[in-house]
Amino acid sequence: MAPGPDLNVTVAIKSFRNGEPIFRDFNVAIAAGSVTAILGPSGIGKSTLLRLIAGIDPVFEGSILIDGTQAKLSPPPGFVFQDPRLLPWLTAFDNVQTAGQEMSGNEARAALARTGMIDSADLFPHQLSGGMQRRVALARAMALNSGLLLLDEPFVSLDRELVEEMHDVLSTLLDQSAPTTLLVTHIAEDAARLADRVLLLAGRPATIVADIALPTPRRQRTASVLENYIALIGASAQRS
Ligand SMILES: Nc1ncnc2c1ncn2[C@@H]1O[C@H](COP(=O)(O)OP(=O)(O)OP(=O)(O)O)[C@@H](O)[C@H]1O
Repeated sequence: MAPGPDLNVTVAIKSFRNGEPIFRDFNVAIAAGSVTAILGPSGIGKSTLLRLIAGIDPVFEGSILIDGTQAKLSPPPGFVFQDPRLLPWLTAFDNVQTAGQEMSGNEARAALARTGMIDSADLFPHQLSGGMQRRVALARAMALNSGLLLLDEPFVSLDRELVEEMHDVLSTLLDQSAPTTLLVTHIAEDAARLADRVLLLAGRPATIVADIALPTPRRQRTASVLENYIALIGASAQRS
């Protein structure tokens, strides 16, 4: 995956079916190559924000700029959804390769190798465990190589051991390739392990009520650093 672009998000207004706006005058700048966790209560608009950035939902007033270029003119971001969304009739390899129109077999294989899934390239989704399916979904997102990675609760419904395994896989990928990453999660520990910035959303319309820097490099986060980060995020969430 190419090193990430910077991202400028301006949502003048976003609402659904003339309802109360989910976002109004919402602005955020995301640094190139950074990992930003987005936390906030259920229904606040976290997934909506990712969908606006990805262009999956184009119905809003505002602009999404990727390295200064309108998102719709930029390569599509890698997107990992809450469920792996693999096509059941395709192998792991084909699920990755068909994600990009011009993706070569070598690129697809390299992406599978980086998430530890190369030995399962010829298996179909029903032959893969939940954790393996997530790894293929991550490989597919990384293989798109746009430098922008959007992760919407990518660890939901995985047991703790698998979540830790995914944290390790993702940490390595983030350190190797430095994609600009937005990670939507409701778990402070995911943010403490992976992110270097945490945005807490609250209210309707949603606003950023806390913008927290997590400066220690991922690989140097000891148990006590993680504990402090989790406490910091928790305290900010309680104040908001
Ligand atoms: N397609 C849609 N049509 C109508 N309302 C929607 C649609 N998608 C989302 N909403 C509403 O927009 C609000 C924000 O939803 P969103 O899924 O972005 O929240 P979230 O913060 O990601 O929640 P969760 O943590 O539960 O996934 C919610 O009130 C939701 O009901």
